Amino acid sequence: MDLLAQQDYVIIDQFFNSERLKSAHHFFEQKQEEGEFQKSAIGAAGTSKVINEIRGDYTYWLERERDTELAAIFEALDDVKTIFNRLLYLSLADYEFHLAHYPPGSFYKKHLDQFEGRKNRMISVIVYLNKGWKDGDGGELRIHPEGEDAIDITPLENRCVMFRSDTLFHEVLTSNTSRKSITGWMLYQPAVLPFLAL
Ligand SMILES: O=C(O)CCC(=O)C(=O)O
Ligand SMILES: [Fe+2]
Repeated sequence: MDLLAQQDYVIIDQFFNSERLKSAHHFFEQKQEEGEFQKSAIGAAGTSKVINEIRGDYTYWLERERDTELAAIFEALDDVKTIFNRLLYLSLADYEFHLAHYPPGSFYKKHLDQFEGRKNRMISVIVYLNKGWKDGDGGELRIHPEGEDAIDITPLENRCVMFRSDTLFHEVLTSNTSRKSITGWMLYQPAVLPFLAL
């Protein structure tokens, strides 16, 4: 929390315990097999062609009541929210998370996670699910801390990255392999309906 307050981002390895990690992998694979992922959208209205030039990931929005297999993960996210509220006095009300899959060749251009018309995202939280990630696989998260050189973060399995949604510009470099994560946002105000979330 101190680091996040000082530098706008923090990296935490070995984030989930083994039970949570296992259920995350299992659930991810299951939803992929069921074809439940959808092409991502972006904040501004645009044609799908425009969207493809900005981001190429596929997402599955999580819902606590429906996705009961992830109960332990929702509990961990509750803890994250509580800790933020206690230590950083953030008054977070809720969170919204999705599974994200970047097929080989996809990326997400430089952006902020907070944008006009959608100002309630406070903290971005990503946990990567990439087993055996190696040099050359690409797909780094490149963050651009203000006034500093960019930093490339490798999307290693069970690595969590948290950063301020309103100030930290970031991008996903082209992934040469299939890249998986659980990605979401701690919210200042309750989430809109998942199908409206961008
Ligand atoms: O997967 C990542 O490393 C970042 C994803 C991202 O920036 C987003 O979904 O807004
Ligand atoms: Fe982002």
